[in-house]
Amino acid sequence: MSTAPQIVVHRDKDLMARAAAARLITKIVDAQAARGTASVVLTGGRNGNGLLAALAAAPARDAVDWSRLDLWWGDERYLPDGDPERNVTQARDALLDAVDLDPARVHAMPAADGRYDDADAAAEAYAAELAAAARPEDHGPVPSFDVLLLGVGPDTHVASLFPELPGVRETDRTVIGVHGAPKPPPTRISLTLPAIRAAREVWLLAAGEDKANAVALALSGAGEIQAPAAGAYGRSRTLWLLDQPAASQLPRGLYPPASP
Ligand SMILES: O=C(O)[C@H](O)[C@@H](O)[C@H](O)[C@H](O)COP(=O)(O)O
Repeated sequence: MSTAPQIVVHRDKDLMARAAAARLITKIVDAQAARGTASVVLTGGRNGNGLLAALAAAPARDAVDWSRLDLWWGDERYLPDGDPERNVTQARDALLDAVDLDPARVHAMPAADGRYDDADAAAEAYAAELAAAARPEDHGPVPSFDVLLLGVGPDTHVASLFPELPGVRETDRTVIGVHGAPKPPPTRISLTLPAIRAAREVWLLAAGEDKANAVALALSGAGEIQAPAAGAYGRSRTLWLLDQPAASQLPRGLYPPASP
C-alpha cells in the first residue's frame, strides 16, 4: 500500500545534501539501536553522491557503527570494476573509503568483468544475493531496507527504471538487466519497483530547475509507467527531499501544505 509522500524543501542543494546526511545518520543510529544493524540502499547520480560527501563531512558521522551497516545499490552502470562511471566507484570516492565498513556487508552490484554472460545474468545473481539476505519476517525475496535512496531524473526515472521502458513494468523479478537506457551508459542493472517498495523508507532526492517538471508530475498523480518516480514508495514512509528550484512547479496545496 502506498504511503502519502512527505515533501521537505531546502533552500539549495548543498543544504539539502547536508540535511539529508544528518537525517540519514539519525536513521542508521536508531535502526542499529533497535535491531543491531541497519541497511541502506544507495543511488547513483549527483544528488546521491552529494549526500554521501556531506555524510563524510558531517560532525556526527562517527555516531554510526559503520561495521554494522549493510549497503546495497538501487542501480548500477554495467561497466568494468573500478570504472569511474560506476556508482560504487563514485560512492567509494565520496564516502565508503573513509569509513570502517565490513567488506562482507558492502553489496555492490556485479561489474562487467566477464563473470556473468551479460547484465541479465548479473541481475539474477544480485537478486539471489538479496534473497539470501531476506529473513522470514521480510515477507519476500528482498530484505526490509531501512532507507532506500533514489535520485530523480528530469524524465522522472528512478534507479534505472525509465518511463515506458520494460523495466518499469516488471512485477515479478526484483532485479533486472536494463538495455538501451536513455541515460548513458545504456546497459545497466536495476532494482524493480516491487523491490524498491520492500524498503521501510524511500527517500527521493531532486535538486535544480531541470527537475521541477518531473517532481511536479510524479507528485500530481501520474502513473508509474509514465513517471517511475510516482511508483517509488516505502512501506512506512516516502520522503521527497528537494531544493527550492526542484519544488518550484509543485501544484499549490502540495507545497507548502494547505493550511487547515
Ligand atoms: O545511475 C544513475 O545514473 C542513477 O542511479 C540515476 O537514477 C540517478 O539517480 C538519476 O539520474 C538522478 O541523477 P542526478 O542526481 O545526477 O540528477
